[in-house]
Amino acid sequence: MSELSYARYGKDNVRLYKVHKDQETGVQSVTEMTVCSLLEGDIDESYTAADNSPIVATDTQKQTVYILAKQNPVTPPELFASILGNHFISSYKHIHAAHIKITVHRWTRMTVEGKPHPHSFMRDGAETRVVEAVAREGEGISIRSGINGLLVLKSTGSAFYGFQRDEYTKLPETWDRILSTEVECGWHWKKFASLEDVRSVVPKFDTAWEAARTITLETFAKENSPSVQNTMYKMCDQILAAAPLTEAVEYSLPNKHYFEIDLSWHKGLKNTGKDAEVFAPQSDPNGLIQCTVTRKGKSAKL
Ligand SMILES: O=c1[nH]c(=O)c2[nH]c(=O)[nH]c2[nH]1
Repeated sequence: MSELSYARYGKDNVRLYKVHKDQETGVQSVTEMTVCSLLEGDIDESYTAADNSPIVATDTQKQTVYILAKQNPVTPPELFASILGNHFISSYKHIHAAHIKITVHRWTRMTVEGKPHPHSFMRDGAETRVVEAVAREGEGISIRSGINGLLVLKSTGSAFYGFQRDEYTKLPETWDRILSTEVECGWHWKKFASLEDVRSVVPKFDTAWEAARTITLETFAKENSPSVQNTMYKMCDQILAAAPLTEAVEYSLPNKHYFEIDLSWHKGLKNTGKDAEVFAPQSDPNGLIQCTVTRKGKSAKL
């Protein structure tokens, strides 16, 4: 009657904190992350025939995350995700692919009395660094890195005009608007042949993340944006140039609207056009603009 066409399973929301204590200086560094581990393989009987023998318990996957975090560096997250994925496919003959997702939360070192504090940190925003690695037997390791939840706003320096107008169009053209979005950005690395291949480029992961973040923020701030579409394309183009081992860059940007409020009904108060100062931030609906940009001549099969 029916057959299992796809299955994977594992542990989600494994929360992990690791501290590094520099014995000489007394300076401590911390990393906090949330890990999701999902395994694929010859596991069909566990679903179809109540045979639990192929199951690497989700609890075992969680314990493995803790043990490998103790035995290995957890940064950059691209390396730790690859170490985990490689462990699962090489430790269990019947597990053929491991999907590891890591979300790194911000703990930014505090500055106290003008100096970096040796062991105190603050959460300076909901932005996260994300990594999704897939280790597949015989096929190497694919990695997508990214930034999520980076909330930005500019109060001018953004326009939107020249778009299609027809009998459904109400939106006026504007040469000066507020632009705000919550950045979701990702970059796909060339396929890595092995864990050793990943290890050989380790410094490039932080460099690419820093470049993507700087390019996103500086392009957003400096550019006189003609549209979200064009601004995000320019960001992708620069990230591809800054990170030569990446093959594709993608953005997903909600357009978080701020509406003018006409207050002229109250004693003729001027609050529209060049007089607009008080706005109504909208939570929904929002525009949602997405794109993937690859190097010229390379197909976008991802
Ligand atoms: O940058 C924009 N792109 C759009 O596609 C769009 N549509 C819209 O109503 N406002 C905007 N802004």
